[in-house]
Amino acid sequence: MHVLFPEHRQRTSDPDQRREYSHYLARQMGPMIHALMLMATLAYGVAVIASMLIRSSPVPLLLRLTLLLPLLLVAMAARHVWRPRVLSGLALLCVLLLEIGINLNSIGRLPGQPWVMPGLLLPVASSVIWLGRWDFAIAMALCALGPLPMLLLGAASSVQIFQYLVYMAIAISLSTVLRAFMARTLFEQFRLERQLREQASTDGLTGLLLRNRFLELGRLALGDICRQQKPACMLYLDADHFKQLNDDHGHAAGDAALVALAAVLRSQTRSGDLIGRIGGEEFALLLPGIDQPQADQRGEKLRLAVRAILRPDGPLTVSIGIAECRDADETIEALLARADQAMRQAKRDGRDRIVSAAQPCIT
Ligand SMILES: Nc1nc2c(ncn2[C@@H]2O[C@H](COP(=O)(O)OP(=O)(O)OP(=O)(O)O)[C@@H](O)[C@H]2O)c(=O)[nH]1
Repeated sequence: MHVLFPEHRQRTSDPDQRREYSHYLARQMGPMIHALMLMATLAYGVAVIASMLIRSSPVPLLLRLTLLLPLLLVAMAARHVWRPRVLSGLALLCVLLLEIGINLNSIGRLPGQPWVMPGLLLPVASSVIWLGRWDFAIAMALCALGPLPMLLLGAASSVQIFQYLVYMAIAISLSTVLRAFMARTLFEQFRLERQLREQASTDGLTGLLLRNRFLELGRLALGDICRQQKPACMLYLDADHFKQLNDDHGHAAGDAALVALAAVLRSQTRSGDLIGRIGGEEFALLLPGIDQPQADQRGEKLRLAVRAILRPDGPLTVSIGIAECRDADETIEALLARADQAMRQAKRDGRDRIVSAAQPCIT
């Protein structure tokens, strides 16, 4: 089980990653599933018309061709769907419709048909097997069981049923092996892409968001806060006399202080807060749902917590600027700039303190 479904072992521990992976698969496989559905619909139409050349069927041609409409609708719907569950549901529905068609066409025992028509199922059924273990199991079960009514009601000989079983056993074993190796490759690709994205948006030293990513996420968060008409505050922190620490005790001591500072920031944040490393020894926190007095309290708690970090020459201190967003039109950049200005004022006032920004003029 572990060998055949390697991604299962790696995914189960992190539900977010699992959700992200199934969306990734749906994005990667969506266009292929749509194309295979269209091809299967076309192949079904061709098979029905071609079967007329072999022998007339007791089921009217129009009734057999009617299935083309739902098949086409399902294929068209798949083009606009990116949700993994819906996508695999549509693909399995397509397999089911094809099976109805195959069984309808087999009424009247058309010679040779039992070996040809089930072949229509395989492309669409095999297209969903990458999506998940259950999609795989259902698709294989549909492939194996779907054509059985045609064989049993059509009074196939025991030799024909034996041939069918061998044919299905080979098809399902092959799909299982292919799925195992493809799933491993797809998961590895997904993992590497995710790792690259994370590396590009987080700071290697502190693990905090880099400036661009902080602004990007902050912009989205600020939009949500404005829509809900809630307050929000930006804190801008800058470590004091950091150059002196580097110059006197080396960059390793400076790096250790930055890591400790980031750990304090993380320990003081609540769910929904955003923390970013904006520059060398500058950090920003976006606190949604927090007004100015509450932000002043949070800032003061932070300032005191940072003082517990000891550098070789004394406690590490920070200057903090706080800006509250009261204007729904204020951008994340403007809010950050006001918090930065307030932080500079804190530096001018003697450092190791908090200064609140003036409100912007609302015209
Ligand atoms: N060790 C280390 N130092 C860094 C890093 N990034 C920036 N710095 C240093 O941080 C120092 C910032 O110095 P300044 O901008 O002069 O500020 P400061 O010495 O803290 O003085 P004030 O901000 O006015 O209190 C510079 O010496 C940078 O080299 C880093 O990742 N690691």
